[in-house]
Amino acid sequence: MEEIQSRFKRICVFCGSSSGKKTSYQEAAVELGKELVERRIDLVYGGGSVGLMGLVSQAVHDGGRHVLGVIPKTLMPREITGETVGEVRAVSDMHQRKAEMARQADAFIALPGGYGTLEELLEVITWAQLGIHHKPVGLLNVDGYYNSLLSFIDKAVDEGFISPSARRIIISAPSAKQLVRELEEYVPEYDEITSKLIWEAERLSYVSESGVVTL
Ligand SMILES: C/C(=C\CNc1ncnc2c1ncn2[C@@H]1O[C@H](COP(=O)(O)O)[C@@H](O)[C@H]1O)CO
Repeated sequence: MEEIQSRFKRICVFCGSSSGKKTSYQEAAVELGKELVERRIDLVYGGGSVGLMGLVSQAVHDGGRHVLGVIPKTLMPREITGETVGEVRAVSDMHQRKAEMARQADAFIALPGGYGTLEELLEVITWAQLGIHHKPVGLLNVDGYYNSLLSFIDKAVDEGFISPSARRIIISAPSAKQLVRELEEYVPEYDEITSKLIWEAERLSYVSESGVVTL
């Protein structure tokens, strides 16, 4: 397999702790894992082997890339999350997990998933809107799974609740190859208001152990 050098060192993947009913969802998780391997990109994710999370992490691990699973202590028992491949980082709660996953990643991708995936995805979109980070956010819209969410977001733009520039934060594509290519080309927009905001990184817990803000 030909290896391509990416601008990303590590991508955070949000995805279902279930596998979904269509095999295309499971195939997309494996395809995304292989795409990361091909581009020599490491993975950070929510840890464990359940659902699509297990498929994407196994594919990245099998391809020889580093896998970092960030798990809150309460979710660590194997009967809840299953066995994690690669490195496991235990954190105290769900908030710390999201901050740690975001800090470790150069970009974000959401595969199909449920409430947990949506919550993680919308949070990194909101952080981008507020200028907390400028990392690309991708939606892998497998078999149109996210069409209704994208339609809803377009309605929110039409109704004046989301600005057109904030709408452009979300990069969506139907295949992993196309999505990663588009994320590689993404140029963040800086609007006047967010570029004036100075975030207290410590209060938002994005400070690494060394005290350096790395988001
Ligand atoms: C209690 C349930 C599953 C526990 N297993 C999980 N293990 C690890 N990470 C999880 C788990 N459940 C949710 N997550 C995080 O949310 C995303 C998936 O949530 P979804 O609701 O399945 O979309 C995933 O990215 C993880 O970070 C039963 O749910």
